[in-house]
Amino acid sequence: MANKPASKRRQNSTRHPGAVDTAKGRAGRILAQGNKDATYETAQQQETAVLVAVPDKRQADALTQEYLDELAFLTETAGAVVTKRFVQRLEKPDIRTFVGEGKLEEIKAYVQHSGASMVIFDDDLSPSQLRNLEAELQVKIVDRSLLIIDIFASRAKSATARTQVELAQYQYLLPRLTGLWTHLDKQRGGGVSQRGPGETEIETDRRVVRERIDFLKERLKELDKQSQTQRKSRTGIVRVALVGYTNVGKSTLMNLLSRADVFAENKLFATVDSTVRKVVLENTPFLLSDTVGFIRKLPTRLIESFKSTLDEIREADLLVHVVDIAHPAFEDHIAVVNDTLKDIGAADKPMLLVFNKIDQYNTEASTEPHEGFEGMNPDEDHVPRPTLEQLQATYMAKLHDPVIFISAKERTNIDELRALLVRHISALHAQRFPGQTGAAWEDEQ
Ligand SMILES: Nc1nc2c(ncn2[C@@H]2O[C@H](COP(=O)(O)OP(=O)(O)OP(=O)(O)O)[C@@H](O)[C@H]2O)c(=O)[nH]1
Ligand SMILES: [Mg+2]
Repeated sequence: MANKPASKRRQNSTRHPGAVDTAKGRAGRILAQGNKDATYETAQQQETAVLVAVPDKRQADALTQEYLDELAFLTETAGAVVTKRFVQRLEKPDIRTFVGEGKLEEIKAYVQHSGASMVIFDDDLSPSQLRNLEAELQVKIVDRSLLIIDIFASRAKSATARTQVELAQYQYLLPRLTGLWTHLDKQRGGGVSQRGPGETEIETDRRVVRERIDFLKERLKELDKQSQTQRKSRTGIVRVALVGYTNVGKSTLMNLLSRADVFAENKLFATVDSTVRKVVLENTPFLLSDTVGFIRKLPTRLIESFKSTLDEIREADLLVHVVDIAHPAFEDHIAVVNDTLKDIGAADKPMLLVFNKIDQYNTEASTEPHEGFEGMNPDEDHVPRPTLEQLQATYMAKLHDPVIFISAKERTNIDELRALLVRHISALHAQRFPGQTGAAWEDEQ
C-alpha cells in the first residue's frame, strides 16, 4: 500500500498475509530476515478495499457518512480503491469480531464475490478481533491506526519523522505478534513449513521488536537533543505554528506567507515533517512552522511517537489554527484540533483562527446518496448552511480569539491576514523581549 514500489513491498512480506506487512514497513524487513521461510508474497496490483464502520446507535447518519468519507479519503491516500462500505449500528462493537455475526456474513459474501483485497475498519481493533476477523474473512484486515501509520510511513522524510514512524509501527506490531502468527498455524494446518512459528520463534521476534523499540527511543532522544540545540539558537524571536486538521491548507498558507516550497496536495497528511521558515512581515521577523495535521481518533501512540514534531507546537508563542470552512464537518474538526492541543499540553497559547477555502464554501450541503447507507436518509436533518457573513459574525461573537476568513488559493484577505499577524506578533515580541525591537534581532543574526 501507500505508494511503495512493488519491489519494496515484496521485501516486507512475511509468512503473514495480513495487516502486519503493511504495519511494519521498515520493521517488516527486520522480522523477515529472521523468518526466511516466508511463504506469503504480497504482490499487489491495485488494491481494493471494503470499509466498515460501527457507529454508536445515537450517531446521526450524516455524521456517520462524513466519517466514512474521511476513511475513504485516507484509504485513497494510502493507495487503495474503495469498492464498498458497510455500516452497522451497535450499542457497542462485538468483542470477538467487532461487527455482529449477520453483518460479518454479509461482508464475507461480498469479499468472496468481489475479490476485495482488504477490509478497513474505522476504529482500532483489539489483537484478538484482528485475528478472528482475519480467520473469518481471509483477507488483509486494516484498522484505523494501521492505515494512518501506513500513510505516515509513506510520507516521512526527515530522520526524525522516519524514526518516529518506525517506532509507531513497532509499537503497533508488538502486542499483535503472538495472535497473528499462532492463528495462522491453526488455520493453515502448519502450512508449507508444517509447523507454524513456535513460542520460541515468537519470543525471539518479540525480543527483536522490543530491542528495536528501545533503540528507536534512544535515537529519538539524540535527535531531540540536536533539535533542542537548534531551537535554543532561535531565542529572541517570536515563534508561530500553523496547526489544524489535515488537508485544511496549512502548507499552502506556509508557502504563501514564507515563499517556501512546502509540499501541499489534496491528500491527507501531505505533511509529516515539520518545516520552519523565517518570515519578515513589515519589518517584523518571526519563525513560522508548518506542522503535521490532526485527525479524529489519531492513535495516541502516534501522537506520543511524534513528540519531537509536536514540540514545534508546544514551544510556539502563537498558534495559527487553520480551518477548512468548506468542509461539512469543520466544527467537528475544530473540536478535534482543540482536544489534541489539550492532549499535547498546548491548549492555553494565544491563537488566531483562520477560516480557509472560503472560495469553496457553499451554503448548500451535498445531497448525493452514499453507498452503505441503504435504508438511511442522511439528509433527513438537512438544513441550509449559514452564509459566510453569518458564520463570521457567530464566530467573532463566540470566540475570544481573533478570527479571519480567507482563501489561500485565491489570495483573498491575505493582506488582512498578514496585518493581523504583524499586530499580534509585534505585541508578543514586545511582551516576550521587552526593550528589543524586531530589527535588533535582525542585526544579531
Ligand atoms: N479551494 C481551495 N483549496 C485550497 C485552499 N487552500 C489550500 N487548498 C487546497 O487544499 C489541499 C490541501 O492543502 P495543504 O496545504 O496540503 O493542506 P495541509 O493542511 O498542509 O494538509 P496536511 O499536510 O495533509 O495536513 C490542496 O489541494 C490545496 O491546494 C483554498 O483556499 N481554497
Ligand atoms: Mg501540509
